[in-house]
Amino acid sequence: MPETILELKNLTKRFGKSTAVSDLSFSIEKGNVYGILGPNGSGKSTTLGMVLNVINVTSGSFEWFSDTMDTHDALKKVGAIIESPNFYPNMSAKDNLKLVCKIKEIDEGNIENVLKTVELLDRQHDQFKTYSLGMKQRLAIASALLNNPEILILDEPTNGLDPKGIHQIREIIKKIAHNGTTILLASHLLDEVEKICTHVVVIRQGKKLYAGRVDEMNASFGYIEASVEKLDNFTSFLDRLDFIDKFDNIEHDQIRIFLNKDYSAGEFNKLCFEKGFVLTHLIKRKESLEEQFLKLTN
Ligand SMILES: Nc1ncnc2c1ncn2[C@@H]1O[C@H](COP(=O)(O)OP(=O)(O)OP(=O)(O)O)[C@@H](O)[C@H]1O
Repeated sequence: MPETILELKNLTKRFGKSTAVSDLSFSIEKGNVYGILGPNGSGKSTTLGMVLNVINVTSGSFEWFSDTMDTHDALKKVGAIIESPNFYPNMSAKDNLKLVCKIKEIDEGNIENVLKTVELLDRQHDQFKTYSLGMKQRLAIASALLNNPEILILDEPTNGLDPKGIHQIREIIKKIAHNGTTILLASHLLDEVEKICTHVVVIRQGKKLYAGRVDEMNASFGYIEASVEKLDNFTSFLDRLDFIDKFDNIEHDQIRIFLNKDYSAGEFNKLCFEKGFVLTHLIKRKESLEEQFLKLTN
């Protein structure tokens, strides 16, 4: 049985008349890396805020660790970064982390370990103000890891970073996940979710459009692009085929046919020819994750 870390049940948040999160349900199982993927303003931060008890829920509920403890205790097992990192500029990274330990009443014994995880051990004595944006973000991750959380929650972890900084953060997140920490991150970047996450919840305007494995999101049967000399009878012929989900006209004589099961271009060509349709163009393609994401969010 997978161990459930967090379950959202019809979670809803309204700000006045506008609904930021609407009837959102999904579960987070131990050991996976989840991405909440959606465009700006789709309700990702609001969702994280609710489960972290910093935003009041309008309706619905959430349950940490299968309701085995109250939210206050549960959140002690959660590491989260939902705002931009805030540390004392004149203090070293290490001293900043020591202070976090004092405030949160956690043992200082983990400091070296977390600095190593985020690759800041050699810069631990430097003042925070000398850090690059990427290093600041890595220190924030280190800080969130101090209490050995069961789950690490990150809101747009690579926002504002340069390509090298983005790569470093992504590698560190993968390393943390590899060591067994469950991860939940919010991102508007499809490639980020594709690169880091095992599972994805796609949301738009606060509503869930898809939840499942990232690799299964990519498992569509693809589509065939075909042209025939005379379109007229061809579309009514397509209408009768059970392996076709739908089709659309992309150019005057070119049709894009979405498949609902595995069907090869060769088989399709043969069938068309037998029915008297000579194809002048035929190609089978698979939709990229990006195309599917755009289709979902459009
Ligand atoms: N305190 C608030 N008062 C009123 N409206 C709010 C408040 N916080 C968020 N919203 C609205 O709720 C919706 C969802 O915002 P949210 O920040 O959760 O989205 P997001 O997906 O995290 O986007 P972004 O990546 O831009 O932060 C938006 O329309 C936003 O304007």
